[in-house]
Amino acid sequence: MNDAETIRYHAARDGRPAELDLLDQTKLPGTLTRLVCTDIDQTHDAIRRLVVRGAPAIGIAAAYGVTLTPVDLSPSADLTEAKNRYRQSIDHLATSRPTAVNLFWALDRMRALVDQSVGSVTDLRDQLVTEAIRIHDEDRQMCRSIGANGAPLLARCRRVMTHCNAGSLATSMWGTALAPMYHLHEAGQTLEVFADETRPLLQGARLTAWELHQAGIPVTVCTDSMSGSLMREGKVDAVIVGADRIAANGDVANKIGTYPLAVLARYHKIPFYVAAPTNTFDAELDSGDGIPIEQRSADEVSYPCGTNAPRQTPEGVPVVNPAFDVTPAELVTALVTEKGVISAPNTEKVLSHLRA
Ligand SMILES: CSC[C@@H](O)[C@@H](O)C(=O)COP(=O)(O)O
Repeated sequence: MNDAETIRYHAARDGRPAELDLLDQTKLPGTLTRLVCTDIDQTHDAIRRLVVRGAPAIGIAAAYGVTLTPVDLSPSADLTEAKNRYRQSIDHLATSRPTAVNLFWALDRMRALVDQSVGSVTDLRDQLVTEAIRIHDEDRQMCRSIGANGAPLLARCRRVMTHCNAGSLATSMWGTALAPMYHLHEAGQTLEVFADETRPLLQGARLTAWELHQAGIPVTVCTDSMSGSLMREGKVDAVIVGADRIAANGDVANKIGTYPLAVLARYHKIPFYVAAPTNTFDAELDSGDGIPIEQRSADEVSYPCGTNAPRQTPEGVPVVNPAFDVTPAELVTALVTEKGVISAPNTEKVLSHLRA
């Protein structure tokens, strides 16, 4: 068994409850440890605290989380009561994080099953488990396809830059932004990667650097503020990032710091790519202006080494900590999905890509 697998699920068996078994990403890179959730509150907390994080992984974890709802499975069990319990769990998990639309997409799939179910409570529970496994399996396929579709865009690059972590830790395997790098690596072409450290929670320095290093892909960490000079020195051939939500016009919400990177890439005439599955698109939003941006605790900025270490901002000085920003579509060279590539995205192209 691979200890670094982001998400595992152990079905209920022999009187033991089902388990959602997560690689604890808050402990990486120092410690490889897992956190096992057996109820909804633990799952909600794991998503909120970023034990599991990254848009696709949040959706997969939440789908499995729904199956942890305690319901009466006896032959006389009341289906209506079970449905209400499942709906309460879905509603609660939907409050864990606001920006990644994959969370709501996955929960909507689970809710549809609850709404349609007419059999026994055991049938419904089994259908929910099957659906969560299907969401997980589909993600593996999406990662592979994004890798194949994005690889030609990076094939002539020697050095690429990425931000946050949009790799295997954020998905079921390979990731989105990192998938083309894994694809090329498997085909014998290895790119050098600059991983932006990604303040304040360091997903680039801690997670992207860790997983690429494990995979044998050369990776160098730079602080977020170094990106511009590296570009100016000609050391970056392309930038590729993931996304948490993409509006119908192609505006992209991703980890805070993505927007300035896109501005820098445009100034230096470097292509800026965004890789994401189609379930990261929110066709109901005309533009990125409507994307809810998660505001996280000021402590994440004031105590970069945790609240046991000294405070790094003066007491009494306010701190802002938006977890995401929005990059306007006009700065995006191309969007890469499991279906293909949308160059110079706009509403017409995005909607026809989603319909195809
Ligand atoms: C394939 S993951 C894409 C995005 O979810 C990723 O780039 C990102 O911003 C993750 O933010 P996080 O706060 O770590 O969940």
